[in-house]
Amino acid sequence: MPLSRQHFPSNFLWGTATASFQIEGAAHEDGRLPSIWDTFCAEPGRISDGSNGDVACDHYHRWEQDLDLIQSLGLSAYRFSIAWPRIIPTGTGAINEAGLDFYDRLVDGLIARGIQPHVTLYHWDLPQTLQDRGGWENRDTAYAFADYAAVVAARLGDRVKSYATFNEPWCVSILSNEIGHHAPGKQDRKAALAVAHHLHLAHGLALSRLRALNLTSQLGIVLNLTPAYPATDNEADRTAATLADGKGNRWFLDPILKGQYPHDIWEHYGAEVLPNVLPGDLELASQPIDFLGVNYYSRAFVSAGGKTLPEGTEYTDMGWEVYPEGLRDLLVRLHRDYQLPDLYITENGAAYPDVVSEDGQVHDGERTQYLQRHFQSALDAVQAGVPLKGYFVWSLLDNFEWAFGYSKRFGIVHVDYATQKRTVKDSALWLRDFLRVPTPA
Ligand SMILES: OC[C@@H]1[C@@H](O)[C@H](O)[C@@H](O)c2nc(CNc3ccccc3)cn21
Repeated sequence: MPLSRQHFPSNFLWGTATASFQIEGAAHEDGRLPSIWDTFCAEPGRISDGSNGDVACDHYHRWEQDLDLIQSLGLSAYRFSIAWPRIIPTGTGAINEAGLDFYDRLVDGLIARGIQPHVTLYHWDLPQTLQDRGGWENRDTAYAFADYAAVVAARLGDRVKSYATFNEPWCVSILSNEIGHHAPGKQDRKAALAVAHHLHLAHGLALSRLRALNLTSQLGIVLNLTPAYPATDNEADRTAATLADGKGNRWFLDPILKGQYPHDIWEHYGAEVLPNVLPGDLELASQPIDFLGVNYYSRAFVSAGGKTLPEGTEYTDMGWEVYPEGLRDLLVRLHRDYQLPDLYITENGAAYPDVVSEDGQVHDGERTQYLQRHFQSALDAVQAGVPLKGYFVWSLLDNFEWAFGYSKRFGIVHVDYATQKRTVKDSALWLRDFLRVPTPA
């Protein structure tokens, strides 16, 4: 019997996901002020196609049509992020009611369609005014975030099924401040580790504020986790893989789930670049969470000697290896090494160079295969006893893919940016059929 949702627990949650800056557009509407990504897009050379988020998928004006699409596919959950620059446009102080109103309507629209709202409070669009004051390098920003989080949750309440504080602290800290590919585009390891610590602190501060609201919503965080595989069994490769796992995964998992930074990586970094951890910070950061969101896309194949993957390896349009087994391995490892709350795969998906064919359809067979294989891997993890409770496909729509602009398409729905026409791709039609439970005769 081909893989179907009936192989999964009957209450397994199936959803799709987006993020505010990537889909909303309306960058200068209803009181929104610039984020660090608006600034980053305006810096020549930062975005491969020179684009920005001014219009994106125009979701700010087309959200009802987009929610209808989610409903038409039979998905029961939608993960989306709130734009801080719409809610408190200068980062601290005055609340922009029009911004809150938009998400209020969105949440009610989801509920009216029988779709669970799942909110990410921060998916990278920091108000520029806070960056002007040091951004996440400044410990004060953690407190500003907690205030912002409380404003959102006070308005949306427990209509929202879950609140995640952050999407991918690794991206916000390392990718954005050490590697420099994302906003604000710094290349400074000390800065990046200070950012990471302030995100961990902010997560804890916000959790305390949200808990105080006595919501029934689940509270958690979303981490991008990449299992590291040594290219060979030699010591150099195994050591390199352990280092990659420590820097990419454990530096973020351990403060949240164990209340400490991993000792091996703390020593590896050295005193020059280590963050200033104040008493109580890690106790705040490691407060119990109701769920951990895991964003999985691929594995890291780690070679100290420059060994590469073999001929015939499959890659997505991002150049990421297609490696579904890595999802099961990752989840089983998490279950072995950590005291876990409920797990959700909060992002999994693939970019392919999709085109609308002459028949008006998008025949994205590779994406369907990618999803099928990762669903199977998720099922393997469930059957291995991992407390995996749901899966969100990244992404509902083709959208602004950060430094790649609109050149990479992750959607299960195609967007023609010239006309804003949505076209449901074959992968979405497959997903709809996968989700359909046959009605008893
Ligand atoms: O790149 C696809 C998505 C992106 O559109 C989402 O906004 C973001 O949450 C997201 N995270 C990853 C995995 N982490 C990552 C690794 C390297 C570069 C960028 C993201 C992939 N994606």
